[in-house]
Amino acid sequence: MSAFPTPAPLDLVDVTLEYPDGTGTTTALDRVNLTAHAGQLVSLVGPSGSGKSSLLATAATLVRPTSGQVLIDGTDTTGLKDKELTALRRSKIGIIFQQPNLLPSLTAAEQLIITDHLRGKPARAARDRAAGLLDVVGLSASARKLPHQLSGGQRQRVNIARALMGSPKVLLVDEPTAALDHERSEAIVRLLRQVTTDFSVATVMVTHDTEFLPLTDAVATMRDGRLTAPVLAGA
Ligand SMILES: Nc1ncnc2c1ncn2[C@@H]1O[C@H](COP(=O)(O)OP(=O)(O)OP(=O)(O)O)[C@@H](O)[C@H]1O
Repeated sequence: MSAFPTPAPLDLVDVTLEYPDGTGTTTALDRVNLTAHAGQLVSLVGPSGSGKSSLLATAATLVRPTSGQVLIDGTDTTGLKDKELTALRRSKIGIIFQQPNLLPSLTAAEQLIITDHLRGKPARAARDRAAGLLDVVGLSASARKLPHQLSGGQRQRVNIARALMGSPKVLLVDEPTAALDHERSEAIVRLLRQVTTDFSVATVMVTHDTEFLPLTDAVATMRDGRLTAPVLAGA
């Protein structure tokens, strides 16, 4: 019996993704199976072009697979309309890209508050939640700073806090440390480790930083669109 509660926040079942490619197709994902449980941080590694970004985009429901199923918190997304997918994504999935993509004219706190505004949540609750999350990522003192007044690591922390605003079940993270030095990279992976546990999210993180893999629970490797079963980190 599994020690994890069901349903898993993220479950990819036999997912295949083909892109049209001139006369034929490129198979970016080839019958991929991946389950990520609440509180679990799974890292995804593999050479360039092996399908890591395709996997994240499919898990994020931004791209529909050619075949197979993407289940988010037990909901099979296969038959959902675009509007339903958008609603599901807003309520269940947090996405963290390599570059924080913060809005230049908004303070750190406002970057978070605006996402709740888009969800139609009350402003007061949004302000409180934003303050709490900025505290979690160690940025309380920088709540009023604009993106250009923050360091790269601090901007990535705002990005992480923003992704948590909607209380997601799933966090999808694409190379969060690509633009950071060693020390800041380690701090960001440790923070992702902490929020994955504390907020009980299922996190999948694409990374090239093999030295930080032991901080994660499991490592899955992509090769030519195929995914190996996740193995315990450090095993
Ligand atoms: N929009 C697209 N149209 C056509 N082919 C694509 C598209 N996106 C990705 N591919 C192809 O799908 C395969 C997987 O690409 P993907 O970007 O997922 O790999 P990756 O492992 O994320 O690479 P990297 O580490 O370089 O970011 C590659 O062969 C790529 O050329």
